[in-house]
Amino acid sequence: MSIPLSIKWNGQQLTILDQQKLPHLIEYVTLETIEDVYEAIFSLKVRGAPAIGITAAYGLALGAQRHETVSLGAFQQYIKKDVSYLNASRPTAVNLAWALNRLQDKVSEATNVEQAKQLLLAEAIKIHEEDEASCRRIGEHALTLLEGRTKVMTICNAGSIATAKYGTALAPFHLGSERGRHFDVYACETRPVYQGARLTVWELQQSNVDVTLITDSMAAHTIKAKGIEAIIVGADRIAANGDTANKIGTFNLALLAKAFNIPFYVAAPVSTFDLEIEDGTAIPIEERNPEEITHMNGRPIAPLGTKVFNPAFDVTPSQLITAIITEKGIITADYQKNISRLLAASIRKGEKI
Ligand SMILES: CSC[C@H]1O[C@H](OP(=O)(O)O)[C@H](O)[C@@H]1O
Repeated sequence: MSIPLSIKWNGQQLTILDQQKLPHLIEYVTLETIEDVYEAIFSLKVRGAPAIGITAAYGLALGAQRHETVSLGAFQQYIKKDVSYLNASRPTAVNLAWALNRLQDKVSEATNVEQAKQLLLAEAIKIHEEDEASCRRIGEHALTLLEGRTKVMTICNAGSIATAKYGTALAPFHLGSERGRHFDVYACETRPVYQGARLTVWELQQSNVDVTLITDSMAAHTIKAKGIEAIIVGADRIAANGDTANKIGTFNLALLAKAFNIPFYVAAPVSTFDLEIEDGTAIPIEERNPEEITHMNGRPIAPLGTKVFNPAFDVTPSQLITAIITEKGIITADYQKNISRLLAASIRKGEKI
């Protein structure tokens, strides 16, 4: 049994697991430049909100190494430009902007360029390490909520390879397997990029977790026929009122959970909260290449020139969410009040959020 990792920093080099090649090829690629990092995020070689943030942080630190100026002011301008560049790689996961802003803030603590470069890398490593600890805590909290429930459905891949380790929605299954706790996980294939079929099935099999693959359209029938007891998903951005953006198809599952009266859990680190926005209507929804839908393995499956709508995410209203599981605890409605209360308590303790 081994919990797969998608991001490795060996002190000099950043390597990522090329998630576009999974499950048939396990290939790590080295990202040497900020451009390499941008392309890896844009093309989903690395994907998953926390993993995108961690990789972008290393990308900013790598890019900074190449800025040859002794002027701190000029360096800060270079970093500002690099932050905008990396932020443009994908719009929905707030973890990307959160990580880049955290590094940019560190630069203002430096008194010279060399120190600034060291601070950037040190902060990227900290974000990487913190995320692994956060995901483990999310898994612990999720295990308490799933007590007595075995059959659980999920969508996309909110797993170890979407984070530093363990994952968010999949964290309880990895931890459960380590402890001999049996789960029967039903993974939606997650068209059009198939993160469920290609990534979640593969990842859970590495941990000897019992996983069954279904098509997205089978969700309602499976909940009924198999007696699904809970649904747990990841998140890309959570608004101040708890409205949650996640992979397209998540909203469908939340509606089904309501209809079948089973709990619908969102699992995410607090770096996924975006208190700048009141509700889900302000969350930018990435629209991707139409050929993700019209083609399969490069061959057209729809008439050429077919009109396509390809949103990569949807927004689940907080009213449909039973609880949001974070590393700092479990949040239930009233989300507006309880999210700000939880974050305020963390800030009082001097924790980075
Ligand atoms: C813990 S991963 C969060 C989130 O990111 C995934 O999207 P993508 O595969 O497009 O990066 C999916 O929405 C996961 O739930």
